[in-house]
Amino acid sequence: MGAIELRNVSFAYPNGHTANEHLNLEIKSGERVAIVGQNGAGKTTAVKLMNGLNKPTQGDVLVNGINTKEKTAAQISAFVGYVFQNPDEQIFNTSVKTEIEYMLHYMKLDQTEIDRRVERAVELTGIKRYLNMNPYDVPYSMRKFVTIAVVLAMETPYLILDEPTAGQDMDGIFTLARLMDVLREEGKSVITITHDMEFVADYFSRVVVMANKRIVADESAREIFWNEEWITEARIKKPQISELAKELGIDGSILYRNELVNVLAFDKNK
Ligand SMILES: Nc1ncnc2c1ncn2[C@@H]1O[C@H](COP(=O)(O)OP(=O)(O)OP(=O)(O)O)[C@@H](O)[C@H]1O
Repeated sequence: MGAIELRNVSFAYPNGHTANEHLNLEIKSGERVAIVGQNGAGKTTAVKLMNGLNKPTQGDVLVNGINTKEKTAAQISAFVGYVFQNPDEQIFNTSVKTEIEYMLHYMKLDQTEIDRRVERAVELTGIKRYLNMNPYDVPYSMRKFVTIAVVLAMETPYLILDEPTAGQDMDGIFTLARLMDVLREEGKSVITITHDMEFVADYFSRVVVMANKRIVADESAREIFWNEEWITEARIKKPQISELAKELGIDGSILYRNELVNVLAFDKNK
């Protein structure tokens, strides 16, 4: 079984700014991990280390045993797909279909395989009706799904989503949840950077917290959201249900609505 491993990794940008310090992390294939933390904590820099866009200035990043320093970003991207935070930074073709097909042609796949992958990616992301449109004419929330489809079609064992819920309504979030479930069934990993703590609580059991260039915690969602020290250090919010439970002075590390309802119903019946 493969893994992405960060071994004592630090990274400084060419201007000398150090964005990551001494990161140690292992994400096994099939795992689903959320990365959270304040703006500028170094989350995007860290995931770009995972897909070879950034190379460590210290330490090593291994993807399924391959050291990213020994490969180009294009070679590593065959294993680790990365969906940019801003879709407009990723899109460069004039139709959704050609955008999704571009990398598949680069990978020299035959047309039957390309058609199969496009159909699957389009179905999973719900963008069929936009297929022949210019990506820039697609509404912003769906444009994000265009870029997700591009990376899904590459069928990498690891998929990184940078802020996937930004600008999404409930339908968009359900589409994301469904596609993450399909990837889990296929044994693929999803690594997500997000500021959306409801999304974290609902769909991620493992949460990595970053603050000031470092990883400060790597625990279950429940451990993270009920640890005031990590919450304060990383300046993250609790999910609303946890916040409410805390304000009501309820013990029990509440994370979900049904847990709060059960406690309140029990108290009422006492
Ligand atoms: N190309 C760059 N050159 C120099 N510094 C950079 C560059 N890109 C990012 N930084 C800096 O590195 C630090 C970490 O940035 P990064 O984007 O990794 O943070 P982040 O945790 O993903 O933040 P956000 O939640 O706002 O996306 C920030 O101080 C940022 O300004």
